[in-house]
Amino acid sequence: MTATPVIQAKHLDLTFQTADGPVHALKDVSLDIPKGAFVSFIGPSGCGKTTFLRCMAALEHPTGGTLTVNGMTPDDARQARAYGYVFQAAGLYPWRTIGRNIALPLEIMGYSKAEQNKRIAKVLDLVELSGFEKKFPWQLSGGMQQRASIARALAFDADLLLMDEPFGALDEIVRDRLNEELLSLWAKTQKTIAFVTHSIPEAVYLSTHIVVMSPRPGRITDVIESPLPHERPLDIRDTPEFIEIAHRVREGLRAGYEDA
Ligand SMILES: Nc1ncnc2c1ncn2[C@@H]1O[C@H](COP(=O)(O)OP(=O)(O)OP(=O)(O)O)[C@@H](O)[C@H]1O
Repeated sequence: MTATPVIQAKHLDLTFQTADGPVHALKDVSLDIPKGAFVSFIGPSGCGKTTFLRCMAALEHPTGGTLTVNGMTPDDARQARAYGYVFQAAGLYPWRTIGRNIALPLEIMGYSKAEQNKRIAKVLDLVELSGFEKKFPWQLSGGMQQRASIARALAFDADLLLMDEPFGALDEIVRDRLNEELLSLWAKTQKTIAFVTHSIPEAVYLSTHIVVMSPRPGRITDVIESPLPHERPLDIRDTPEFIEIAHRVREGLRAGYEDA
């Protein structure tokens, strides 16, 4: 028996109605994301990557097809706090300390102070920010702020993490370090991760599955299952296996343009 996929999209379609006419963002998108996978979405700007992630989070509603998250509708999954969401910008409240930023969703859900503190300590440890609880966001570097926003997304301990280009604004050295840390966090927590990126090396380095999308209307042109081992030092990027997968991603991106 195969387990229910964490995300299951079948013939998903989404057209936005705008003042300038309809915008066809997603077209016939079908995809299963198995439990424990690290899935990256890569494609040109405006191809619907964020829209697809927002559909999983019930922040957008498809106009066709079906989508389930942990076997539930996205709305039910949202109610059940079935996922954590990390945005492009860290989005921390500047007047709250790092600890109080992480506590905010827990406060809203009525968690006791003791439970809040326990969870804050646990997630700060997971993102290697122990000791920074009482600092304000502006006292942290951009990379540390993004780690704090990952900690906030982990606070509910949901099995699914949705990450929309979380490291896009960071310089390459910081990004490399956060990529390594994210892989180790993924290995430690065994979460399922859906991750949007523009970077081919980032997608290949992090993922078990790479989903290549075409220009608008966003369609899936290739799903690459990575043969790389789970244990990945950064210099794996210089190996022929890595370069071959990166090449296939690039080909998939090019094919998407040619078919458009
Ligand atoms: N709320 C909305 N109303 C109207 N159009 C929208 C809305 N949200 C997204 N779009 C349009 O849908 C298309 C897909 O947008 P989306 O942000 O999902 O792309 P993306 O692949 O994530 O892009 P990027 O890589 O630049 O972040 C774009 O053409 C965008 O302008």
